[in-house]
Parts: sequence; C-alpha cells; structure tokens
Amino acid sequence: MSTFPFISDMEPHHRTLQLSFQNLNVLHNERQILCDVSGLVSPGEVLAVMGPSGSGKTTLLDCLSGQRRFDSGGVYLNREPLSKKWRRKICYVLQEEIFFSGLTLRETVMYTALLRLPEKMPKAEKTQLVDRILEALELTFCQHTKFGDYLNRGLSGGEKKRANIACELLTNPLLMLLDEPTSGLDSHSAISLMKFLKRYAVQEQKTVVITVHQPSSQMFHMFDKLLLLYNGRTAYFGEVNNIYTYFENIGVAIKPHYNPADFVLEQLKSYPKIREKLFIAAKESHGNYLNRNCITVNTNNQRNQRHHSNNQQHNGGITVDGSACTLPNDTTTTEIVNEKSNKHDALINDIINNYYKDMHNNHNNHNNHNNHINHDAMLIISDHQSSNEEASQQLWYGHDSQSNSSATSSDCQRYETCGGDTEWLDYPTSFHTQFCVLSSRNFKEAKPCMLSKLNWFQTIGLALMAGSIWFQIPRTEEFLHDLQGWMFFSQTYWMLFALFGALNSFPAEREVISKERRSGAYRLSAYYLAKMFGELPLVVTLPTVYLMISYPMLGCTSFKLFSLMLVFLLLNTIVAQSVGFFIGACCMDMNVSITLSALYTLATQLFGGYLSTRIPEGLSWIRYTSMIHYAYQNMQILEFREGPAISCGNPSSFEFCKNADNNNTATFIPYGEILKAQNSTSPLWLNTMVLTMFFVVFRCLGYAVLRYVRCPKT
Ligand SMILES: Nc1ncnc2c1ncn2[C@@H]1O[C@H](COP(=O)(O)OP(=O)(O)OP(=O)(O)O)[C@@H](O)[C@H]1O
Repeated sequence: MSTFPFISDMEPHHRTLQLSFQNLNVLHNERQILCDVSGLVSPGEVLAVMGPSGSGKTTLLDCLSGQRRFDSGGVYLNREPLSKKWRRKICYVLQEEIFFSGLTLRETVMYTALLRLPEKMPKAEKTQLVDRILEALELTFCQHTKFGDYLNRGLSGGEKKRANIACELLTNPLLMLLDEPTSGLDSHSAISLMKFLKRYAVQEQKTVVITVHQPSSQMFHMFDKLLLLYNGRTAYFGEVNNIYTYFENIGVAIKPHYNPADFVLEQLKSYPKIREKLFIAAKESHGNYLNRNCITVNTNNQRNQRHHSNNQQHNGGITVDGSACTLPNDTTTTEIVNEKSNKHDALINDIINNYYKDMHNNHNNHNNHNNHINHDAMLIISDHQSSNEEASQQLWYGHDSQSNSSATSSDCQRYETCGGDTEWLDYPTSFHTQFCVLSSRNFKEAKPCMLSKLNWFQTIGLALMAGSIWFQIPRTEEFLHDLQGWMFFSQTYWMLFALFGALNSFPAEREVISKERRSGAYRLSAYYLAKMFGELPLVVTLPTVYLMISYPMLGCTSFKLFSLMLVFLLLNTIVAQSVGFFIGACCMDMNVSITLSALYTLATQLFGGYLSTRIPEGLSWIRYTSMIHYAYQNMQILEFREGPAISCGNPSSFEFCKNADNNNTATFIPYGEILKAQNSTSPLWLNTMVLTMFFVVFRCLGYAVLRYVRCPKT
C-alpha cells in the first residue's frame, strides 16, 4: 500500500470530472446567501450559473472550488467529496484579475508555464504552447503589454480576463470554474470566447461552469445546462433547451424573438408571483431532474451512456451526493483515454483551427445576426451533439493533466498547509526550477520599482550632497564628530531605506502568491528564497552607487577601506530589509507597518544615545536591541582602524592625547580610544555576529509568519 494512498488512488484513472453539488447552504451573519442549491454537470458540458447581481453566483463558485466553506450540503467530484487533492484538477478563473502589474502578458503566461507545466516538458514546447494559447485567445497582439495598475494603464479589462483564462488553460484542468469570463467584453469577443470554451469542453471532455449576468441569445444557446439563481435560491436548474417548456408549465411563455436570458431574468426580477412559482417548480423538478440524470449521467451523451451501461450496472447509479452513481470515467473511458495519449499538440491545433473556423463563421453570420438567432442556436446545438459523439471517441489526454503528468508517488513533496496540517502533494517542477523561475520573476517585477528613476535621482542627489558637505574632511580631532556624522547618516539612511522598502513587499504580492499557492504551483520556501536572492542585486545597487560617489569625495583613497566599508554597508542594508520583510508579513496593513517600523527605528536611535546623552539608567539596554547600534559601531571600527589616523586636537578631549602632549610623543588618536569615548567596546566580529543573527532570525520569522499565519485560505 502506498504511503500516500490518495495519490495512488486518483492518478491512474481520473481523466474526466463530474461535478455535483447538493443542497448547498451558505450563511453570513444570519443572512442566507445560498439556500439549498443543487446541480450536476458532466464532462463535455457547460453549466451556466445565471442571476442578477448579488444572487450568489460567485459564492457558489467559491464553494465549488473549495475556497469557501458552506454551512451544509456537499460538493462531489466524481464519487468523492471535494478535498485539497483535487486542487490541480480544478481551475478557478476569478472575477478580478490578480497579476503582477509590472510584468507583460507574455512574461506572466510564460512564467506560469515554467512553474506549472511538468519539468520534463522541454522549454521550447512550453513556449510553443504559450504561443498557441495566446493566439487562440486573440492575445498575441498585446502580448508585450504590461498588466498595469490604476497609476500606469496597461491591458484592458477584457484582455486581462483572457490572460487569466490563458494561464489556467496551460495546466489543462479537468474542471474549469469561470467567474463572469465574458463581462466587460464586447459581444463579438464574448461569443468568440464562449465558443472557445465550448469547444474546449466538448473536445477535451472538460467540465465547465461559468457565471454570467446577461448573456446574448447566441451565447445562451451554447450552454448545456442552466442554474438560475435569485437571492441564493434556485429558480431553475436543468437543460437550457427545457427552459421554454419549464416556463410554459408555470404559465409564462417565453416570447419568440426575445433573448431568453433577458426574458427569464426580467420575469424573475420584476414579478414576485412568478418568482415564487419558479422557486416552487424548481424545488419539485430539481430532485426529479437530478435523479433522472443520475441514471443517465449526461443526456447529451447518449452514445457514451449506452457504451457504458454495463459498467453502470456493476457500479450502481450515481446520485448527487455521490453515493451511488456511475461516472463517465469508468474503465472503458479510461481505456479510450489511454489509447489517445500523446495528443496534446494535435489537440491544441485542433482547437485553434476550429476556433478560427468559428471566428470566420461568426464573422459571416454577424451581419445577419438578428434574423438568424434561432437558426444559429440550432446549429450550435446540433454541432454540440455531433461534437459530443466525436468527443466520446476522441478523449485525448494520455497523460492526464499536464501538471499531473509527472505525478508519481515518488515525486511527492510535503504539502505546506496552514496550522501545521500535513498533506502530501507532488509539485510539477523541482525546487531548483521553482527557485530559478521565481527569482527571475521577482527580479523583473521588482526592478522597475526598486531601481526607478526617482530612486536613482534620490541616490545620486544625496551622494553628491553628502560628498559636498563632508568634502575632503580633515582627519583631525576637530572634525571627528563631523566624520562620525557622515557614517551615522549614511548607514541609517540605507538601513531605513531598505526596511521601509521591504514593508510593502508581501502585502503587494499576497493576492498573487495566495492564488498560485492555492493551485499548488510551488513551495513557499522556494518563493521565499527566490524573493531573497532575486531582489538581492536590486537591494545592493543603490547603496553601492551612493558609496562610490560620496566616499571618495570625503577623501577615501584606499581601495581596501572602500571595499570593507561597502561590504558592511550592504550587510547592514540586507539585515534591515529582513526586519522590513518580517514587519510587512506580520501587518498586511501598510499604515500599521509604517507606524511600527518608525517606532522601532526611532526608539532604538533615541535610546542608543546618539541624539541625547541623558538616557535613563534603566532604559539604556534598549540600544542593544537596535541593529543600528551594531552597524554604526562596525563602521567606526573600520573607518578609524583601516583609514588614515585622526590627529589629536589642541587642546584635546582624549586622555591619551593629553598624556602624549605632555610627553611630546604621539599626535594621533588610537581607534580604540575613539570607540571607548562612544561607549562602543564590542569587537568587529561580535557586532557582525549579532547582525547576522538579526538577519537569520528575522528571515526565519518572516517565513514562519507567511507559512502559518498568512497562508492562503483553501
Ligand atoms: N464575505 C461576505 N460578507 C458579506 N456579504 C457577502 C459575503 N460574501 C457574499 N456576500 C453577499 O452575498 C451576496 C451574493 O454575493 P455574490 O458575490 O455571490 O453575488 P454574485 O451573484 O456573484 O454578484 P455579482 O454578479 O454582482 O458578482 C451578496 O449580496 C453579497 O453582498
């Protein structure tokens, strides 16, 4: 028996998914958001969830994808209750588009391909697949446009929606849940997209559920099933074609030449009596429908049904609660699937060809649209039926979902869940690949912000200013304080710059990371390490430039001293960045994290005795909690030990100089005396060790917070 039984159970034979849900109830603050909602959708079918705004469509999809808990009822995939093991079989295209705004469309889809397609698939094939999907979704022309945000406009709403779908199509899910994929699209694009999804469902035997507000008549007839919701209650569930008789039966005939979707929604919204009749009729017919479909599984798939009848008798019928019903992916189907392995490329070509055929037809039909709605709808329906027949012979994926194709129990990794739950899951790519891809993505995403023109301007400006103020500073006791001022200013500035810069790092990425982690694309540890390494070159660039300009202006001519100063300045910077990461991960609210950071850094400066020497006895220990304290000590040690000596003043405040003066001997202050006067007695190695500890502890704490506190809700 396998150590991870669910993997060995599911991998070999799950090629198609039948989705059923029964009596779903969702309450929020005692308000019923979903009330006894049930339904069933089989492979090759498109179920449309329709209803006015606020009727519970998104809530239903959230429940079906496992992203929202329901109060009662059940969701079943094939015979099994929905659980985390299905995550890679399901894709959920959200209503909002969650992407990195600084990446282009192509970069985004390509990174998704590199992360979510199997390791063994050559990169050239992944690139080809990306090209084809972008082409099929009419995204090629805008592939080099950035997503953008409210400040910098990028892709349009419709393009973002299709980009969302493109990323999900890459992984070839078995069940696609799409929340309003056509909203915001013009009617031509909406129809094209819908035809694409329909073909995809039929030819690939995918199960598709979409929510729509008000589809056009043409689009309405592309759906196989319809679930009509109003205020969380079911007004209709069944075959789209049966809606005409259904309405006739409650005494309302859908007028010819009317868009049935508009008509149905109008009746539902405007006439409470009709609404009540619909609720009652839905309740009565619902059970009948589901029971009937449990026996027949998929009325469109009669041929398939007959084909599998023997197996069904053996397996028993499936019911909506998944207790005893036959699935379309029984042994015979699996055999068909296995026969049709290695068809990935051929299939994608097929989809694209058909898609363009559709586009062409659609274009020709467009002018005659109004006259031909019903005729067109009939064509689509018959097209669907024949396609379904073809599809029953054309199940294709030998290697299951691409993202699963590499799945063997030996590939299993520990799945990182909230609160220490442990599950085992395979990742499509190795840790090394995840790390490399995420590092490159992080670098690309962070570069425009971290190395923005404004930051360059600020850095060069400050470096020139500092260089001018402390220009060729004499190395005498009179100017000792000034020299220390430059050191304190430079290291405090860069530490605060890194700390405050890191605060928004996780909050800004949280949504994208949560979405990707929910889909099981990569390990959190790979993301975290990649974030550290990917951004490292960016974090160290500006402090290096600053030091290169200002330090020689001060009079530093030693390359060794410059190099040592640089190493320690950069160490201080990345230590401060770790603290920023941690605070940012803890408080996702930017205002709170800014307040906390300001409090911490200013308090440690105040209690460090740099601004006032009158520190209460009992509070002087606070300086030891400050990274600035250790960093500043290190810079002084280097400057005064490695740099040109500081000559004694006349008169001098240093005892050493006074004694030397009396004896007419030494005229330079030893670096130890300068540090002693600063109350800085710990050696370089000790300060460095404490700083390294800050780095390690805060990086680990940051990871722990992301892992256990900020984990995505599934
Ligand atoms: N977490 C929540 N807190 C409060 N109310 C909620 C929550 N989730 C859903 N609702 C409420 O439940 C109802 C259904 O919301 P849902 O988003 O599912 O509707 P919808 O049909 O998808 O709407 P739309 O078409 O406008 O997107 C709405 O009235 C919404 O305000």
